[in-house]
Amino acid sequence: MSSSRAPQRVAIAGLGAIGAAIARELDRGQGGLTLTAVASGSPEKHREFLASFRSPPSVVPLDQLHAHADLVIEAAPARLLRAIVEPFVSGGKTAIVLSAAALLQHEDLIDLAKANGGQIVVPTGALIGLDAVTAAAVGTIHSVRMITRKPVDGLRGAPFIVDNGIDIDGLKEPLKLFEGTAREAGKGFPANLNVAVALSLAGIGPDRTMVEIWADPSVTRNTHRIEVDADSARFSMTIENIPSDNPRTGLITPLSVIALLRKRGAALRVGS
Ligand SMILES: NC(=O)C1=CN([C@@H]2O[C@H](COP(=O)(O)OP(=O)(O)OC[C@H]3O[C@@H](n4cnc5c(N)ncnc54)[C@H](O)[C@@H]3O)[C@@H](O)[C@H]2O)C=CC1
Ligand SMILES: O=C([O-])CC(=O)C(=O)O
Repeated sequence: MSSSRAPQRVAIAGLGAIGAAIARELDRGQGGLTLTAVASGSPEKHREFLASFRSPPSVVPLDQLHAHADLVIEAAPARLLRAIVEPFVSGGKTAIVLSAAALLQHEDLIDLAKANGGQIVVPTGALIGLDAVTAAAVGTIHSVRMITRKPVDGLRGAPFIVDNGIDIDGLKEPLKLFEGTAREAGKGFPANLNVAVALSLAGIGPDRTMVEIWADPSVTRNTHRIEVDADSARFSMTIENIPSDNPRTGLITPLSVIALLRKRGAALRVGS
């Protein structure tokens, strides 16, 4: 599955809903990739989990991960993005970034990767269709729109809701919370709308990608619909994500990262 071009040593920063699932899959064996190190916010909590691994990784602080791996998977709170990504990309290594919204506050990391031969990879994550969006972006995309509907649990605590004093707990009907650009959505909902920023980076950027966010007591899944109009095609797609242990995060998110890792250096790659 892997080739000599693929990094072999993988680190994971954050063992929450996403990181723990990826760690478990890597330990099962993924085409020669080895999970060498993890950083956890609560190492005690994960001691038993990691001890059950066939090959338990080292547990090290965030700022030491780069000494153990060629590639890091950032699956931690957004505020830690720079501490995780900078040592890897400045050393010419790869960082797979889940906290995509935080990238907009640290765009210089992209320049740092460029200057040092590193790479930042934003996976499709909880979204759908980024292959088609990147293909359409080779031509001209006229518009990109995303409509997100989440159960209240998937939105509670977002800065936009708190700062505006919006009460979503007693909702009986869907409530449109926000309409604006992906950049603004990333600021107002940093732990809930990474997908909007990922979509914008794949297509026409955070200032032209338009986003609607609904708190919807009638849905049980985190639902994202994207609508794209381009000179090559018009398409719309919807994904209904089953929430994971973290109600903000869809179960498919870690699977997207595993799929991405499997593609690296594979003899057969499907999808752009
Ligand atoms: N791009 C995408 O499609 C998606 C991105 N996300 C984002 O991915 C990130 C991770 O999401 P989840 O796993 O659901 O979050 P989570 O809250 O379940 O897990 C985060 C983990 O980071 C750990 N952590 C805290 N401080 C740490 C430190 N100093 N060192 C190491 N670990 C530390 C916490 O203990 C926790 O286990 C979040 O920023 C989230 O918003 C989530 C869903 C989809
Ligand atoms: O983008 C995010 O942060 C999470 C999300 O919407 C989902 O998992 O459906």
